[in-house]
Amino acid sequence: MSAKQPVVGIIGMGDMGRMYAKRLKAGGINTIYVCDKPGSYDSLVKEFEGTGIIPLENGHYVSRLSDFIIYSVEAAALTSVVREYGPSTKVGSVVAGQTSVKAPEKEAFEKWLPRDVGITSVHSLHGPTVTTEGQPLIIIHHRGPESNVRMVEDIFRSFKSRYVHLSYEEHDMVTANTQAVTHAAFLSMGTAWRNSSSYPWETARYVSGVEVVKVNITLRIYAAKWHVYAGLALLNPSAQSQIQQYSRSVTELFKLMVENRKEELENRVWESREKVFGWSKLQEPSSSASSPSSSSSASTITSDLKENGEIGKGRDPILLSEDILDQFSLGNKPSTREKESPNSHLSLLAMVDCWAKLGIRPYEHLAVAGTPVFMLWIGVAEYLFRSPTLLSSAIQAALSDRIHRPDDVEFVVAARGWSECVSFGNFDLYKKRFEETSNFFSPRFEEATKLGGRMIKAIQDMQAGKPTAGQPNVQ
Ligand SMILES: NC(=O)C1=CN([C@@H]2O[C@H](COP(=O)(O)OP(=O)(O)OC[C@H]3O[C@@H](n4cnc5c(N)ncnc54)[C@H](OP(=O)(O)O)[C@@H]3O)[C@@H](O)[C@H]2O)C=CC1
Ligand SMILES: O=C(O)C(=O)Cc1ccc(O)cc1
Repeated sequence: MSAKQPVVGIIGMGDMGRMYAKRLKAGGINTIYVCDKPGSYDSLVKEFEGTGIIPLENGHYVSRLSDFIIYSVEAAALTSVVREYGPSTKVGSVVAGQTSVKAPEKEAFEKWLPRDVGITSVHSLHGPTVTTEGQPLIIIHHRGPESNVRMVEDIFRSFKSRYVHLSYEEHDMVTANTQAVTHAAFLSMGTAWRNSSSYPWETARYVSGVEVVKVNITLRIYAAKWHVYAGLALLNPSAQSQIQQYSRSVTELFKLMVENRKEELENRVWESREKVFGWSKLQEPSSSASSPSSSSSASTITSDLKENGEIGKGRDPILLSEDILDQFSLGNKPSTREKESPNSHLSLLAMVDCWAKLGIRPYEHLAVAGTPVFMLWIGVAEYLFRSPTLLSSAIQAALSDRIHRPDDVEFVVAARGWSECVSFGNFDLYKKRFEETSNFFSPRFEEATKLGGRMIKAIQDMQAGKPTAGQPNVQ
């Protein structure tokens, strides 16, 4: 960066704040002021001694000294934190928030920041242990001169992230589409396993192929902080209805299964396949086929972004390979005979049904603002839906298999429970639900996080055409 570079301030030194401070420093930003709650000042001073990152006692000091200030606090705390420190913001500076959900951030910034301060917000669409390189970094220019956008882009240049320019409203629509229902599916899988007191890696049903993704991502989510998921589910205006649709899809498909309404179940699954992926019934796309088509009604955000030239560019299919996935299993690979037990894949049938009902075009949203978790989830859905043989056998298993039926019952109960929890809008309830399951899985978190990181890296490398070294994706 040039000699007259901006001073960066970070309020909130949790996982993301720390990651930003270290990466920005390593990327050549000379002056970075940081703070957490005042009680953490002494430990921050010790931790950052000799790094060149400068801890201050509170957000007033950070705000008055910095040209670009990033609030990196819990979504539910953001309003009160901005109310407290916002009035101290340096004249002419630019403010951003790392918050995963932007509706409350927009309101808080408009209300509590002085008028002479610009708002150009950001959101890295990945967790703190994933490399920033190649990942989407959303930039939301809301208030102030256009030159502020260039400043923000320059500050983050060393991240080598892919800049995506959206409005506050577009951000919340895209992230609801990519994150809210995806998290609901994984949270429900975890709750279902916990309620049936079974560790998935201990049963042959969940240790190979696409099941490995289900297990690793579920554990990755439960190993992370509950408030990140609570914030985007409870505070994103579009999230609640989407999560409800997912639970409706799960329940309705399950009723068709247990009532043995074969034709209705088949029609519904094949129609959702065509609507979401654009493949007509029994058509098996060739492996080189590029992005599945956007055949029918697109969601509002899709068409808005298309006008902005952001999407519609298409995206290659993910083409997960069983061989790669098997390397990242938490359990022992079963014998072929055990592996052959068919699965209804209710969580996936319902996901594609839900996308179809909501008019969500997963590949298009992935191309704009996909997270690693979303990419893998689409990859798993694509794997099942791509092959008419596999999909037919999942439908058949849904109607007649009894081995997975208890898991499916638990899954229905869990999906409805999460949907109800989100509809109450209560953070304490969400936390309690989340922690019950997270405590159940916690003995495997360390291993699962490393393994999941390697799995994400291997699949991203595979997508980028790089050899899969399987090295950890953690810093
Ligand atoms: N983790 C992730 O994967 C991602 C998170 N985000 C978003 O980034 C934000 C931060 O998340 P993350 O870093 O994971 O969460 P953390 O809980 O790790 O960090 C938040 C930090 O903010 C601190 N804080 C709270 N109030 C204040 C205050 N008044 N002054 C200074 N610091 C304060 C918290 O302290 P205390 O712990 O004492 O409350 C905590 O250390 C969230 O809005 C999240 O949604 C965005 C992308 C990815
Ligand atoms: O990829 C996901 O969905 C994650 O779970 C990681 C994550 C969490 C919160 C964000 O705001 C962005 C990314």
